Amino acid sequence: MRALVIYESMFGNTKAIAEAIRDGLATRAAATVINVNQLGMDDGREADVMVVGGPTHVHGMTRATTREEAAKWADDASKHLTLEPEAPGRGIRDWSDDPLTIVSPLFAAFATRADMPVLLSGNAAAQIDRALRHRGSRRVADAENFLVTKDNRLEDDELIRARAWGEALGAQASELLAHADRGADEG
Ligand SMILES: Cc1cc2nc3c(=O)[nH]c(=O)nc-3n(C[C@H](O)[C@H](O)[C@H](O)COP(=O)(O)O)c2cc1C
Repeated sequence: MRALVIYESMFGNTKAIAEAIRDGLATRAAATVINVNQLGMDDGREADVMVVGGPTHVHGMTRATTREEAAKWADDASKHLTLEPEAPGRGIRDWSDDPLTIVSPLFAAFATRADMPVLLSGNAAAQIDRALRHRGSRRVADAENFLVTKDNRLEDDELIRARAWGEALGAQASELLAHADRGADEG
């Protein structure tokens, strides 16, 4: 099984989560992680499962305007934030809207968001989930959120949770693929 984790990240938190998910998946699959801005046209072609995530901005997936706002936050020395070198460019919304985007047969979605009730924070993970289902991919597991503090740092133990989530995803995806293979053999 081949798994590809695709992420966007302004300040590095979603990147760290994506890498921890990759580590968990790697216990079950050949797993790689890549920023959405580094993804080549053919990179997704071989993947059995894509795990796709980004930060929550203004209650949903990022847009060019919110990414510009994030860059301004990083320019403000008092916030102690560093803009990811790979941040400039497109986001997951642009990637999933692109008709040329290749999606794998299976997927799972995740996001990072502020540690507050979801009614207040919004839910980019649910939007990513919906976008991939609309592209015809099958969901392996419910969309998951990983939390940051009001200062945009990951809450304690979120990396551990992300790794465990990746491992569980790997197990679930393997089972679905084995089931599909058995079905094909029997048919
Ligand atoms: C312009 C902007 C808007 C944001 N809006 C929200 C929001 O509506 N809800 C929320 O939970 N977090 C919001 N956040 C916080 C981000 O979710 C947080 O910065 C992100 O998860 C950090 O991930 P990153 O380091 O990968 O960019 C916003 C951040 C920025 C920069």
